[in-house]
Order: sequence, then structure tokens, then C-alpha cells
Amino acid sequence: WNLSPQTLTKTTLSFPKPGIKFQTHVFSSASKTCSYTTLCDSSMTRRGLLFRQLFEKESSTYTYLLADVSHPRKPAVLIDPVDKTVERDLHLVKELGLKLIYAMNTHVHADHVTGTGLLKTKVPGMKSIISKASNSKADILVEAGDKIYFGDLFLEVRATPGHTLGCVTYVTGSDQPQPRMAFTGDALLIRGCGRTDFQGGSSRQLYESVHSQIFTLPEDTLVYPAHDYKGFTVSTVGEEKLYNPRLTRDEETFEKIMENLNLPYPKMIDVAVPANMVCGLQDTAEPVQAASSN
Ligand SMILES: N[C@@H](CCC(=O)N[C@@H](CSS)C(=O)NCC(=O)O)C(=O)O
Repeated sequence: WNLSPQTLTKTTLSFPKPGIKFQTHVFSSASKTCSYTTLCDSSMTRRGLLFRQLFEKESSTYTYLLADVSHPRKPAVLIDPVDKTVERDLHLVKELGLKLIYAMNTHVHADHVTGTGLLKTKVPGMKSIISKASNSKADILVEAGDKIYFGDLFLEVRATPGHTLGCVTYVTGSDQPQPRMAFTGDALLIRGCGRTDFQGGSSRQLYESVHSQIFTLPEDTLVYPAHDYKGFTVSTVGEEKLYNPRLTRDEETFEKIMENLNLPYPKMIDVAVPANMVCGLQDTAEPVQAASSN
């Protein structure tokens, strides 16, 4: 079999019922055709977990929508919403019949304004979430080990500082739909990682965070970052442990790589950071310490 890329075609099918999409990959050579079918990774429902990956193109930011659709109220959370795409996200939430209960940030973003504050003005009762270590305002301030429940599903909080002081990774539970999913913010990007040259960043700390908190997850854990600049959508822990050009190196080499990135500052940093310290634009009640720790 000579399976050249030119002979690869993809067909997206809705089967066996609407809302659950499979992608059929068809390979053909001169004399033979074969195919295999996979779940599309940007939109899936697995045993009650509805998942959507959404993109904001100006800042190349991913927002993630998760909901427990087995629960009668279909409670949902948005991870890293962007102010510019709040209307799109809310329209989707409404179309899918979900109840948005939390809008959460992985960290204080420097390149765009979070949609969290705007969402609060539009969704009565919805709570904002950020880490306590970010020193920012939100309704709920989370710490490592906290569990954020939506219906019967939850996201566990892992502290992954290094890109910023208060970065966290949200991970689906070990007893929840498999494989697990890690929403890594800017700590771990696909074949990259967040820069460490402002907002309390530290390459030493980032190296330790990724190795101890993300690379220790099962190899098939799906990695969903807050950004991608190259067109990637998802990776796995196993893949990043093998192929990440920065984090597969020893710590000293990693620090040198990070020192020499020479990236220009994000264009919106002076606007975005102060706004995001108060979750976009919001007037919150006194924050509570954690979501639900059980
Ligand atoms: N050009 C963009 C900012 C690009 C950038 O600096 N991205 C950050 C994450 S957002 S603070 C980053 O950590 N990048 C790492 C990398 O290796 O690219 C803009 O002006 O907004």
C-alpha cells in the first residue's frame, strides 16, 4: 500500500444521531480503498460530557465549552472566554440548551481581554473563577486540588505557574469520561510553551510545573492549550513528552531557550493585564476562597 497524502480524503458524517460527529478518513491507492473513523476532536459528546473548542482569531485564543448533558439542567462552563466572542459563545450555549454556571480563566491574560466580566453582565447568577495566586478579582478563587463541579462532572485545579505567577491547569477527573482532558492555558502549548518574561514569569518554575503537574498525567490525556499560532488544535501528554522542542530538553537548556525567545510584547498588554486583574469588567461581590473541594 502506498498511502500518499494526495489520495487522502476526509468526510464528516453525522452518525448515528445528530450532534455526535465522526470523521471518516478514506485512503485509496490504485487498486484498493480503506477507511477508518474517528470522533472529531473539536466537538464531541462522551458519556454526558459535551465539549466544544472555539477560536478567537485576532489573539489566536481557544475558548472551551464543557457541559454535563446527562444532568437535567445541563450545567456548563466556559474556559478562557474572550470579550470579542462572548456573543458567539452565548448564542451557542443557548442553542444547545445549556445553563452557563462558571466562566473561568487559566490565568491573567496579557494579549486579550477576558470575556468573563462581560458574561457576568449577561448571565445572571453565573460566577467567575480564577486562581487565588493570580491576585485578581473573581467570584471564586481556586487553589490546587479544588474541584469545580458542573453537574456530575468536575475539573480539578492544578497549579502550573511559570508563564505567570497564578497560572493553573484544569483537568477532567480520573473517573470521568476517558481519555482525560487538560486545559493548560499558556503553561503548555502544542510543541511550545508560554513565554516567561513578564507577569512574574519564571522559566525554572514553568519547567517544574509542566514536568510535575502535566507530564505526570496519563499519556493519552488530551492537551488543550489557550493558544495556537500554527493551526494545531489538540495534542496529548505522550506526544508533548516526546516532541515538545522546549520541554523535552534538560532544565538548563530550557532556561536558555526561554531567555532567547526575543518575542515582542503582546500588543494589548497595557490594556489587557489591568482589565483582566478584575476579570474583564466587573463589579464582584466579595470573593470566596474556592469552588467546591470534595
Ligand atoms: N503577538 C501576540 C502575542 C504572542 C505571544 O507573546 N504569545 C504568548 C501567549 S499570550 S501572552 C506566548 O507565551 N507565546 C509563546 C510563544 O512561544 O509564542 C500579540 O501581540 O498579542
